[in-house]
Amino acid sequence: MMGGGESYPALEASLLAEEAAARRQWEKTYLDVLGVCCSAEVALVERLLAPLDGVRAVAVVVPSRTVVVEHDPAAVSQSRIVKVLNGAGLEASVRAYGSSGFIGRRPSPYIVACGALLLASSFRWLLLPLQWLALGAACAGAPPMVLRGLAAASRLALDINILMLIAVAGAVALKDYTEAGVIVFLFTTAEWLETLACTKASAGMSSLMSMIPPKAVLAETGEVVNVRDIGVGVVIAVRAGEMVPVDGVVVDGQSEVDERSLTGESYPVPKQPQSEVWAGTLNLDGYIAVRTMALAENSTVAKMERLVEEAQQSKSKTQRLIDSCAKYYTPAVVVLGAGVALLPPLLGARDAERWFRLALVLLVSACPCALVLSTPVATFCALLTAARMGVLVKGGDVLESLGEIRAVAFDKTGTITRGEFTVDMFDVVEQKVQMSHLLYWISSIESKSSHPMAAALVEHAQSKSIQPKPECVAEFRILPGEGVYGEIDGKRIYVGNKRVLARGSSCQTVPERMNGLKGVSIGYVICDGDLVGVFSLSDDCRTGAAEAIRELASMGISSVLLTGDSAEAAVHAQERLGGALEELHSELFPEDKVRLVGALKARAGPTMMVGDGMNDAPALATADVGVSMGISGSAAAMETSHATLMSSDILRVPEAVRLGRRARRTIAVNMVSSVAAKAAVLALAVAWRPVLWAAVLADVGTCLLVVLNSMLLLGEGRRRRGKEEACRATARSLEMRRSQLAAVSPDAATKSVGKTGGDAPKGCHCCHKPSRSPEHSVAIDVRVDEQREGPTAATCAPAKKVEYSSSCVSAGCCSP
Ligand SMILES: Nc1ncnc2c1ncn2[C@@H]1O[C@H](COP(=O)(O)OP(=O)(O)OP(=O)(O)O)[C@@H](O)[C@H]1O
Ligand SMILES: [Mg+2]
Ligand SMILES: [Zn+2]
Repeated sequence: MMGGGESYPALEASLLAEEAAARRQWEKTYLDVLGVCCSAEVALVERLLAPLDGVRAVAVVVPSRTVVVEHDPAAVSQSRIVKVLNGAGLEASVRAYGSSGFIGRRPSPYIVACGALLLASSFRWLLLPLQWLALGAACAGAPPMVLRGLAAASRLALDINILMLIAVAGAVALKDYTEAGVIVFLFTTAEWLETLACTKASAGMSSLMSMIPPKAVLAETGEVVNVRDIGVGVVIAVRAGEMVPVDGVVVDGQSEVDERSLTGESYPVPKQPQSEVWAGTLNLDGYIAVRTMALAENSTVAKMERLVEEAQQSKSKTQRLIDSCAKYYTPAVVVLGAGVALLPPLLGARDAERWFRLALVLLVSACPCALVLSTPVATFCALLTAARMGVLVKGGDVLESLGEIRAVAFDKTGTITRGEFTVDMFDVVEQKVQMSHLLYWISSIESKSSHPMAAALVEHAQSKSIQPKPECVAEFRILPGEGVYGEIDGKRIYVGNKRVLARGSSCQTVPERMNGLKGVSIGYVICDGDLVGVFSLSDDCRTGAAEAIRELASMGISSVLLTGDSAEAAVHAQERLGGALEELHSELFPEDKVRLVGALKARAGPTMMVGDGMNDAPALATADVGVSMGISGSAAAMETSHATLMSSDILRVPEAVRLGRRARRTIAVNMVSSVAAKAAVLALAVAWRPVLWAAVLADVGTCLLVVLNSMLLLGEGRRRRGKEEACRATARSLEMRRSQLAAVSPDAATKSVGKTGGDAPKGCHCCHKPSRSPEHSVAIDVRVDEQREGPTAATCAPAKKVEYSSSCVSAGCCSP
């Protein structure tokens, strides 16, 4: 096309087209399309919409019967798209912003008419002409089937509608009008029921998609603007009870924010100036001004939406297998059906009608609808459940791999531990430099690093009234697995573990008192080849880490630790976990982690790697399933990983594996039962007699069963929440006590029952017993959960109630 001989007018035209494309404003429209019943219609929808001028992309989500069209509203309007789809009988309607999907919950008039006529025809034993009403029933219910069938036939495709119409025509040809009516009625009713069942799944999906409010308020002027028009660095106002519209940093005000929509965990996270807030989270109780950090379309929740959407479209291994078979399968069945109907009579078989019926049964049974649905619906429901519990899984493939995991490798810092270091000791060696100089150098250099240790060191300096000056650092380098290097005030400074000691200094003797230290990470400061400072940092294990590892073990999954930190720190973590880990590997470089994950894969089988992305992104990519921690974790990790824990609750790891296993089982059950039902009907037809309506019932019935069975996956995770519920009643009385105390003396309230995000008192709040596990005392905090029904209620003042953390319940001191 772009050969040298291209004439100027053609070039001009293509340039014009390009220019027009650049001027376009792309917009996404979500449509509920009830006529999408199985993958067969996907190609039809694409063929109908893709040629329209102004349509850039079409995506069909079969399980929720959603079609997402990216189009230029100026060139092709929403109503035009709807009209095109409805022209093919697809029953499309535009989904209103934030609405939960299907409006058509009542059966269509076609179904009602079909059913009524069929019922009336059953009185034909009273009056013979009534039998014609059955034919009427078939005609009354058929129009949507005919429209869709015609649309499919026009592109030479064979779909379920055509198969059913052939069966109906066959029954009419055999003068069996009741059978014809019953087939139409069964088919249309089952489709309607399926739609109803899908409503729930679809509601879940749109609740995920409509979390961002469409408007935002500018802090300076109070002007209400469209979220899409807000740039980066604009300050917006978010009042109590409102959703945060764009990702940003708090610049003014204080509040507590519920991040459940992102993390799956509903407890308020305190926010003050400098805190990050995310679009789609709910501002509970204070006014905050937020400086935006991203465009609305690049906010975390928008990315999450896109991922879930893509995940539904990306096909899993099983699904691809089925699809590739379906291509050869349908034509083969048609040929076989024709053969069964025609060959025996031609060869002189007596019972031609029986063979004809048998051929019809074969055709109907051949519809792979249930088999084709068995994977995507289950995958969809499982992905949705995962997203709701705060685990973002990138696709069906990952979900299937999750169910196969045999080993898990955990990163230490920021994964098993909180990644919130405290400085236990910070000293100048032999008075070589002044403490204030040392603090100034280190904090300035470390303020350029994003390692969790760096933050602790900067904070330590600030607590000694020394402010870091990153602009004074001349050269800065990160030494992976070792530490950092920087030049400041003409001094060449290394900060890091004992590897930098070997690198930067001639003397390698470690101060005596550093040897006896247990369970801490030791750091060294080298200035111009001389050891001038030492420090030690400690970090606590995350709540639930031990429990998560034990749970994995109970599922037959072994856990290992991979850390860049020292062996002592690794052993200390193992002690805190009660020896739950099977192997410890310490002092690793990033490439060592990759190698060890590879070895684990070879030895134990499918392997998961859980990390925070500081130095472990390559290992995450190597693992069969790489799981990154937290929305605030490194962006690289979120990109390379296969799944992301939106909260840092490590207990979600075994939960996700369990969900993966359940999804695999559900898919297997779906496939086996859909094939078995068909086999049974065929066996019945061959052995006894071909019953056409039984074949239709088996077909639509298994479709329905597959959908319902898959939807059981939506309930996963609810059990855990049930446990938390048990603690709520007690907790509520606690909240009352807190407010009573607060009325008397605010100090006493904080001290006696603890404050969210503050220091937790030792012992359990519920039962006031001393805690049973060391973890438990750390875990206890009061969680506030506001009741709301969807995003609309967010504008009302939230009603507060209190619940306990799951670890509190699982520690067993407050079970009902
Ligand atoms: N910015 C830094 N300041 C001081 N020391 C550092 C810094 N970065 C790394 N180090 C030192 O290098 C070691 C290895 O770092 P690395 O990032 O590979 O592992 P890690 O994140 O500490 O542990 P894990 O691999 O479990 O996450 C750290 O334990 C620390 O001693
Ligand atoms: Mg790390
Ligand atoms: Zn308790």
